[in-house]
Amino acid sequence: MAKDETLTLTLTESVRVNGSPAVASLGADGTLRWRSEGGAGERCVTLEKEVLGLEAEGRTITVKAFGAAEAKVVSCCGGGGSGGVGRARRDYVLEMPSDESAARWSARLSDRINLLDRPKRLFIIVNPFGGKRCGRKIFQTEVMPLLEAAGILFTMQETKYQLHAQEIAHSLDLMKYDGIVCVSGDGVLVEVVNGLLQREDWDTAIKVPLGIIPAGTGNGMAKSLLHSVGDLYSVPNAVFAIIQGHKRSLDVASVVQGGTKFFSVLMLTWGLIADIDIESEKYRWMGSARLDFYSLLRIMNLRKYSGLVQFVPAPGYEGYGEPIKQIDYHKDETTCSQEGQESNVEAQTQGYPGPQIDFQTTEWRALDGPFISVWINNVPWASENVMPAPDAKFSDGYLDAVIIRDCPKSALLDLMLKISDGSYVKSPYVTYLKVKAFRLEPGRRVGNPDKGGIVDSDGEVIARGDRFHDRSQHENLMAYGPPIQMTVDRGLATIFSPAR
Ligand SMILES: Nc1ncnc2c1ncn2[C@@H]1O[C@H](COP(=O)(O)OP(=O)(O)OP(=O)(O)O)[C@@H](O)[C@H]1O
Repeated sequence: MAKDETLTLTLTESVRVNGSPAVASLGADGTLRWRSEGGAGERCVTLEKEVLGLEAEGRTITVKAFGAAEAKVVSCCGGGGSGGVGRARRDYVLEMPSDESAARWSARLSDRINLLDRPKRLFIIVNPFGGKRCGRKIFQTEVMPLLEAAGILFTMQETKYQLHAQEIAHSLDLMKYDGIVCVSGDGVLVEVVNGLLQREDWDTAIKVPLGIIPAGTGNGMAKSLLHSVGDLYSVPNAVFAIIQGHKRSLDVASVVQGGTKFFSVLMLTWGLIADIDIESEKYRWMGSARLDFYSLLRIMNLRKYSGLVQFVPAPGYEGYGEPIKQIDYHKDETTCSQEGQESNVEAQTQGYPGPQIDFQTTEWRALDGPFISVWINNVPWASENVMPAPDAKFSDGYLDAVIIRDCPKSALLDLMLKISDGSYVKSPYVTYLKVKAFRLEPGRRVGNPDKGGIVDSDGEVIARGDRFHDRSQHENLMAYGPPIQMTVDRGLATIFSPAR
């Protein structure tokens, strides 16, 4: 009988499970059930949703499970894993009555797991300095044991300096791995995307599945992935999602100014949020209170910035802003070079050129300042408790723009309190739209033209408008003032994602 046919047959056997006599069956749906002879209820685990791996030795088969704290009673079988509840590691040791039945069961269980297309070899990048500097510990105590139980081979490398992850992704022999996993914040993941897209073989390299295990300050991608399926946000759940091997496509945004380009998978922000994110760094000693404290300070002393935003609206959002004439690209590029603002990144001669969109024939629209905040998002969550873009989708080919132009301070305070569940976007002071492309011309602070703002992409400052920083552009990737353009390539990257 062909292997595929045998998989549809149910195996039934009198065995011992964790020392107790039981009748066990392995069904065509990949569910292992057993009923103890002692009369305790029937229990089950589904291989796809709750099992990491197997270990067979002689007549003993150990099923390494990671599901609800105890194997479910059969009435909830098929309900699909533990949803929003926590999972726990648990071994079920099956003692088979004969060598022959042990071999048959072991082969059948392995065949079923092999059908699941799970990764077998992973390259893991750990940032030991991200967030609370727990990356190494998280890897050793929470990631490694689960990977080992799943029988996944891995190579681990710690990052030693900024942009190290980008270098690694740029030169890694991708044929050796089924995925690259970052144990870090979002910054390292973004570096990996950039490293892959700068390769000569970028078009195949960017298809390598990426994984993220939250170990930084900003863990927006991990939160977005887990929350999208109603899974609890936790390191073990993020690891299990990678082990299970489900993947989804992920939009990649190209952020371009003149000849300078980099790639973003999370967000770009300018104005209030960027100021809070970056300037509050000096209050790090306050711990997590620093963001609340500095948000309050910034709202009390509210800044507005002049500037211009232009966008290509997604279908259904054509009513936002005012129509504008065609954009003069030559003028923008000249602006950059005339001001002598060389980037610290060479204009790319190889690698991904960015999405091929004919902007000359595209209808752009514009919104004028002054602006309190401009926030462009690729995924719903910016960190584990900040949800700027509740409607953002991983691969819809659009960015979700959230713009606040005028807003009383009391209403702004209320908005900030509602940012953790995304409900702030319902406020009449918030303009929320989906765009295919976006251009930002960040201007000076209203009432204080000596000062500019900060443009922050995926947690890194890319342009800064302080007088001091204007003179030392080498510090930042891009210049403050000339247009910064974002365009999206739909589903360009692939990311391990928990099963729905
Ligand atoms: N060994 C290292 N020393 C200094 N910087 C590093 C090192 N490894 C990685 N980095 C840099 O740390 C930055 C942030 O990393 P990561 O994404 O892990 O955390 P984050 O949550 O985004 O930020 P952070 O926790 O630093 O606020 C990245 O820009 C990365 O280049």
